[in-house]
Amino acid sequence: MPHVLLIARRAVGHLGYVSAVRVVSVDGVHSVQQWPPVETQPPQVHPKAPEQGAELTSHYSECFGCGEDQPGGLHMSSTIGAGHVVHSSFTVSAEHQGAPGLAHGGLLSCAFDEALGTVVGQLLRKPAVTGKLETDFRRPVPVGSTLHITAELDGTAGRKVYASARGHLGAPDGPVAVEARALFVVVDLEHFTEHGDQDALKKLRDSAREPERTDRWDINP
Ligand SMILES: CCCCCCCCCCCCCC(=O)SCCNC(=O)CCNC(=O)[C@H](O)C(C)(C)COP(=O)(O)OP(=O)(O)OC[C@H]1O[C@@H](n2cnc3c(N)ncnc32)[C@H](O)[C@@H]1OP(=O)(O)O
Repeated sequence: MPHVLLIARRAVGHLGYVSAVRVVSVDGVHSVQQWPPVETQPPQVHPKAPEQGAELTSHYSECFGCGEDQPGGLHMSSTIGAGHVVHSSFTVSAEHQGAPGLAHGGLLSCAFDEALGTVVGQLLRKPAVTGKLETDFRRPVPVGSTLHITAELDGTAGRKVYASARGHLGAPDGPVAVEARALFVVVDLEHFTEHGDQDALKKLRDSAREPERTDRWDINP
């Protein structure tokens, strides 16, 4: 029996926003999951967030998801959409294979981590890291195909930010191949200075000083 997926969204009075119910039927067995899993507030888009239609530059040139200095990376490109949405796309290359000619599942999860992290980081302009990422693989994704991912902010609860995304195969309105949901947790900048590599952070700081790149990591709320 085919998979059936239904996502319903309803307003919750003054609390406002999301209580999405996801009903999944696989071979006649139904399970109902609430998404986000806790009560949330509507996301507050930062006043300095890029405007609808803005094409985003890489936040870090060595990022596996979007960096131009990662030869085997995803080279994902992203554009701000309407509301709380970012549209991203990448083309699956031979470096991304798992089974012959098909994208590796972990690689696809990585692409969704990137797309979801982008909608969180760019619209909220707060440093946040992935706490949990859940992926549903609905169709194989062949090498050479382009995955069009629409990622959306679903709500916030204190430091917790919930976001979800759908990946369409071949075209923005193509069949859904992959879906994902994630929890991001807002962190202090010390998260990166304490745990990251100092030389890499210096490189990022230096590139942020280049006039054409000053938008890259201005993430102070
Ligand atoms: C201009 C800006 C542009 C920026 C663009 C950016 C693009 C980026 C694109 C790249 C994107 C790539 C992005 C990447 O790849 S980020 C890299 C992958 N992620 C990490 O490395 C994160 C590693 N984990 C940690 O550092 C810590 O565990 C964090 C920081 C996540 C939480 O540790 P912390 O000690 O700080 O906080 P807490 O433990 O009190 O938790 C806080 C709350 O969260 C809830 N919780 C936590 N975990 C889970 C869980 N698994 N399921 C359910 N809930 C969970 C927890 O219950 C609590 O809830 P509550 O008790 O308050 O209710």
